Amino acid sequence: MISMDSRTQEAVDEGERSVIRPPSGDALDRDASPPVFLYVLAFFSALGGFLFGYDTGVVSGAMLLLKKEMNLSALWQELLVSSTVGAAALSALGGGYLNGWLGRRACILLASLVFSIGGVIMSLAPDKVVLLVGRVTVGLGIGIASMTVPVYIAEVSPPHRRGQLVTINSLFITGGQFVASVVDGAFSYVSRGGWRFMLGLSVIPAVLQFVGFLFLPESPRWLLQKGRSQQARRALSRIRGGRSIDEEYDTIRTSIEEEGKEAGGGGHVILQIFGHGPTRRALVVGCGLQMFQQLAGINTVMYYSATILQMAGVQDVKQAIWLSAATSATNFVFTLVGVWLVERVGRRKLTLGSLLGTGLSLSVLAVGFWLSARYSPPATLHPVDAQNSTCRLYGSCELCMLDPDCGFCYRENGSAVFDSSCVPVGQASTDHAAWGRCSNQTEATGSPTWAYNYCPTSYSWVVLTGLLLYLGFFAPGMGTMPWTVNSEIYPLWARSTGNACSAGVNWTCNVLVSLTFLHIAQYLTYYGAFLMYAGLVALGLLFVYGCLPETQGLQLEDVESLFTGQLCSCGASSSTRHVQYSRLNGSNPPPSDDDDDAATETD
Ligand SMILES: O[C@H]1[C@H](O)[C@@H](O)[C@H](O)[C@@H](O)[C@H]1O
Repeated sequence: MISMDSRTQEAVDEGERSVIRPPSGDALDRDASPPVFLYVLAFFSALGGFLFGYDTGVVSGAMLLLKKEMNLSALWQELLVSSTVGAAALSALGGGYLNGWLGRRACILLASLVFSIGGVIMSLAPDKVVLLVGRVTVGLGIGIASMTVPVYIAEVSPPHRRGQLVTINSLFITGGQFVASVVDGAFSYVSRGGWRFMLGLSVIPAVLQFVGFLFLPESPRWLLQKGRSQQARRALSRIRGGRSIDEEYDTIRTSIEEEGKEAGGGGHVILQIFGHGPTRRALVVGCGLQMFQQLAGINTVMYYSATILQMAGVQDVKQAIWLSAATSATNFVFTLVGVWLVERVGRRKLTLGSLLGTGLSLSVLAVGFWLSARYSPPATLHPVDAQNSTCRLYGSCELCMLDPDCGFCYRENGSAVFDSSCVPVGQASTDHAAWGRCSNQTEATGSPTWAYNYCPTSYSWVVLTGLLLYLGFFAPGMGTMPWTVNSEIYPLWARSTGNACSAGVNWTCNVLVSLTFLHIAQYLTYYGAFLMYAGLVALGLLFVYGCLPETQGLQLEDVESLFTGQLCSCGASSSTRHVQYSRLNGSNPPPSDDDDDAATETD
């Protein structure tokens, strides 16, 4: 495999059409630490990721209070949770157009403005309809931020730090989810109006980002694409802290001019992407990664962590909320591992390792749930049910738990369960039964325990181990790399649209997985559902093994060359196929699917 240093060597093959692009001054300058300003830029941009994590995470705790205060039906609860994710899916798609038209900086400013407005609406909402408007508004902000921020950071970063800096955005996403769970825990004690603080606090980082971005520059690459070369030069020089930028500037400008000719097919960008082999293949890889991220079930694992913890014996609701903050903290800490690893092992190995571990942990989770179901305590009492509900028909806790209308009421002596029955859940709250021994829950010793959505089991340690392993493996690779890789695989002319599509796929699959989990669990049981996710992860592993090339260390303008070969041929050649590829200004052939031979591949 060729080293980066030999990239100055000129290709001697046919027609001299291909040359190895000389590295920019910056690329050569690998050991020089990037100017502090770059970190300031990454920080203010990644606040968008923080808001993404905060606003998607905070709602579960807020809902516990809201459903009591506003007397919300199950439909309204579902609407308030999924409307944000649905709006994010739509605005991520629309964000592609805005990004190309207005630029990255304007889109980030717009997203933070929308976040602030949404936060204010939610915290002041007099009723559920206004609350819904607020949730949709923040969803619109999340969609735009989720696709713009990684692109912006990638475009301002030097190649050898790009992976790390973009991955910081993912760190902020999981950081936002963690802070949200702590805020949820803290305000869960404020039973009246606590949700206003939970939902409204997001205004602070949103305003901070808005003000910060008023003083930060636009992406030089976008400026150059729009022909604003003077502004681009000034922005790049500011971002590079006054270091010499001539070489880097010329490299970017030349590539953009070339790209402009390449993409010149006319028509909508998405049609151009479909018509241009390398970019089409990049889009398949980008969307595939985002799809498999969600199909690996991260959001069900996060969402059901409270249930999993209850199975592990944590029966107090407040304690369960705090322990799910520990789950988010684990997700956050392991994302930090991803930030540390990305420039050390590269994107491809990190993603492959992560998927392998995620699949195994899902299998551990499935085994844990299977053992719990297999040895699920039987219902020994069958009280007379005036309402004639289906609950009394279930012979074990497992069957009882899978019916959302029923819960398990039991007494315990050590780990032995006795005097157990399956009874209907309360109408107003799932915290107690509709009638009978468990309808009036007290902490008094000897009073029966009410288990809704979980079963007492002595195999909870297997499930807990699976949960920790899952987060440990998922967070550094699959949690981060889909966003990072998408920010770097498209040529500039297709970058906004490519990221919009792949972010749209992410959000759509997010909605799909969250909405279907309970139904799947009902049909396949919990262990069947987790086994299914493990199967999907196995497919993801094959996809990544075959299709994801290594983008580490390459100039953004060189990444396109990795997609000139057949789609999904990465595994067949070297795992880190480095293709150095560039065309001499003005001498490149028209783009086609067959322009592989214009690439100079070196192993
Ligand atoms: O990368 C993020 C991260 O892994 C989050 O924890 C998850 O909730 C999001 O859906 C995902 O896109």
